[in-house]
Amino acid sequence: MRYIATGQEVFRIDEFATNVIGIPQLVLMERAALRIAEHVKERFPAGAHVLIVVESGNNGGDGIAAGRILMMEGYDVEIYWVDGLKSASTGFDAQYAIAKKLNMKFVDELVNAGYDVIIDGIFGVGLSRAVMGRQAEVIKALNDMDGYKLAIDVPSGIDATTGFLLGTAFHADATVTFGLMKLGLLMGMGYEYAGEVSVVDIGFPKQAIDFVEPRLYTYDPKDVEELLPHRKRDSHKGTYGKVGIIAGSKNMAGAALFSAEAAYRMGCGLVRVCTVEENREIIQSRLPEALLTTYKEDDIDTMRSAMKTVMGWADVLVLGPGLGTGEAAQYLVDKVLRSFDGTVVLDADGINVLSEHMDLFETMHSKLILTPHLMEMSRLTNQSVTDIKANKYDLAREFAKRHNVVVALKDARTVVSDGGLQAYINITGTNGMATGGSGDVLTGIIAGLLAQGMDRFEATKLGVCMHGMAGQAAAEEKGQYSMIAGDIVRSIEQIIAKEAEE
Ligand SMILES: NC(=O)C1=CN([C@@H]2O[C@H](COP(=O)(O)OP(=O)(O)OC[C@H]3O[C@@H](n4cnc5c(N)ncnc54)[C@H](O)[C@@H]3O)[C@@H](O)[C@H]2O)[C@@H](O)CC1
Ligand SMILES: [K+]
Repeated sequence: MRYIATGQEVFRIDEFATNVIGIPQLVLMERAALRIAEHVKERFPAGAHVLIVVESGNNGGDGIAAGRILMMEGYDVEIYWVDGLKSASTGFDAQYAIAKKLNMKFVDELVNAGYDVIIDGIFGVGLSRAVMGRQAEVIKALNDMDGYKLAIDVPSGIDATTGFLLGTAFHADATVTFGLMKLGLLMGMGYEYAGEVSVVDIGFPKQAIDFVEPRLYTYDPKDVEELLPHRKRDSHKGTYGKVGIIAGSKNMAGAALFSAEAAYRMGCGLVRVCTVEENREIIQSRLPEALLTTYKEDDIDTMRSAMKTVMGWADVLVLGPGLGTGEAAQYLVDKVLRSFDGTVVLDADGINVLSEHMDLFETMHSKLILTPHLMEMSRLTNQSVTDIKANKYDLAREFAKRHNVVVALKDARTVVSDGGLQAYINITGTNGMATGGSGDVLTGIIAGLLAQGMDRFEATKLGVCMHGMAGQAAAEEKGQYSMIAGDIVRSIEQIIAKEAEE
């Protein structure tokens, strides 16, 4: 698990480290500068022509200090100070004074002098408003120059919390960011402008990070091994739980298939698909491993008896994919949520039905996991997609808390909340996953984990993470354009580490 910090959180961590613990600011700055210099040294030999562009804040102080280190190691360093701020930070002043005494080369004009490396030390996490005037002109000129572009901490012009472009921003090939990953480097334009991001340690003590307790965290692929439910030698199919999948309507068998196969691939013991009679043949021929219960949409008795069977049998249910929103779907959602007291992963049409019957939250017995995408969240909350996008963390948390559910709000960066202060933000996945059926696969993955005994919140977070990893594996094989949901299902086996098997 690792934290993803907002700009404000980083600021508070800095403050705690320097003011409360007493680590001198210049010590942190020197370590930051060393890491920047290392990044350059790993890629360019001594003698390379390096331009460092700075403003008078601490980000600029890091820049000058990095320039000093590189100069001492034989690099041809020039510094351009934009000098557009009313006052300079003490860190910057100190670095500037040292640079002057060492006769470092400051250039008066920004010219395209064939630099090998261009380092951006204009603004870091201190950026608080749109970049304009002189600084904006400089950033634009730098973006037009050739050379390897490296941003210190955050590309200038990117909001470290939201990833929004504030006016204009430095378009980096790489960003070396200090202490913790910043949320704004993962989202929106920040993700595009940051290039390849490396998070480097500069000595923020653990106490400072624990004190601030950042709100968001994520899993890395290496966490997956540890988090996966371990399999015992002495086991049988009942050990790994039973997943019921209530999904698919006429001509919509795929949703049930993707979800069912994903649950099996995640390692659950048995899957029963509960769907319309018309889907019988395709399910049996495509996934003979699944048990099957069918009903007729125009015959309530068959639906009632199918629900009785699946609810009496399953440990965990998936409800909604490809279900439609007509009377039959409304009956099924109402029936299941009122009677089934296990965990239900509610997705797609299931969510759409629920958003028309919000009173169900008062009477339901199921423990719910909701996996809405932005449009579905908009229906659930009556808020615009734009507002939801800008406020994902707060909205997911509020909703989860109010209704006592777990929410996975799906987006390029899915957020998972159980209503508690800390939420999970997902960083796996690829845009190739924006393909029909991809969400159905996620429901099956989560249900498969639940069936093996994981708790609601844990299963949802790990499921979202692994879904993204499977998507990446599928994209590697088939390409972003051509990959389809079936490829994601087929990639699950690749990402379940052998180590998870005892
Ligand atoms: N505080 C610490 O403990 C450390 C900070 N470090 C560096 O310090 C950076 C943060 O430094 P600062 O807080 O000095 O801020 P920055 O250097 O990011 O920005 C400088 C100043 O610009 C002003 N400003 C903000 N937006 C502006 C705009 N649009 N137009 C014009 N002026 C604007 C603000 O007054 C801000 O303080 C980090 O990103 C990192 O690079 C590192 O030295 C490591 C240690
Ligand atoms: K910067």
